[in-house]
Amino acid sequence: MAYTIAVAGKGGVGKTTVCGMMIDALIKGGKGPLLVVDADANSNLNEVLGVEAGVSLGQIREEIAQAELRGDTIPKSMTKADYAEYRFESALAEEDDFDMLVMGRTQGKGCYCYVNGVLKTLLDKYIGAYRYVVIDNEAGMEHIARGTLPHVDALLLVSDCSRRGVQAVARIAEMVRELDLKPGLMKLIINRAPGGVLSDGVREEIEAHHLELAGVLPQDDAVYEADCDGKPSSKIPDASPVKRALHGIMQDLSL
Ligand SMILES: Nc1ncnc2c1ncn2[C@@H]1O[C@H](COP(=O)(O)OP(=O)(O)OP(=O)(O)O)[C@@H](O)[C@H]1O
Repeated sequence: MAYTIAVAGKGGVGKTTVCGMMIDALIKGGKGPLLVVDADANSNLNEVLGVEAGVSLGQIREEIAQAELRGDTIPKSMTKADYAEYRFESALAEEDDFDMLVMGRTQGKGCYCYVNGVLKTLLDKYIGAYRYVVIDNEAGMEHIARGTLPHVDALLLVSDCSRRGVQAVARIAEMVRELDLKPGLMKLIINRAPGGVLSDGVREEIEAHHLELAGVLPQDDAVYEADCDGKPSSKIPDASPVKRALHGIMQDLSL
């Protein structure tokens, strides 16, 4: 069974960047085969990893729904279910170092239920082929909360270095506890800390919410520069402070 790492946090805290750098480290550590799931509708994990965006499950769902309305497109030789399965399987993009699934957004009035169901079927079918699965989640963690994933071994909550950021991530932690999701481990990563140092206030907030701190990542100009140059931030040099700090955290977590 693959070891599943889910990364979550509110928008803008650097969760996708952290996810991308973690994937880069797993690849370099020879930890493949690796499945990457972009489950955040607002995310740009493909850009952080430096690959083209593939077609998303949400897009395929929409195409099939539209084709049904028009009464065409589904080949006569196939049932709708077979066609849907074939199309969804084609959404699994095979990159050089990992495979990637993009959930995408749901359009119109659609909810995620159907796409979640498809993802669950695909994961159940293929998860055994991977050593690691890394999932970039949206803040509400709908895909986890709805039981799309068979299980989560490590849930890494990412927060910026502020009291309010920690309060926001504590609400996600509370939801995880209420839903009884039982990840093997749930830990907090503080990102973009000036100089990699936590203020006393933030430390107090972490303790007050009984969050377990995995480590602190510094604000790093290399990430900013990669962003400005349109380069994948997961590929900044391994010697950069944020990557060194992340590698330390991963080592502590035995990843
Ligand atoms: N350690 C860091 N040092 C400097 N800049 C960072 C760092 N981490 C992230 N950033 C920058 O912060 C911004 C937000 O990062 P990112 O897109 O990864 O956040 P996110 O939490 O995934 O947001 P969203 O949920 O909206 O996709 C980006 O411009 C990114 O380059």
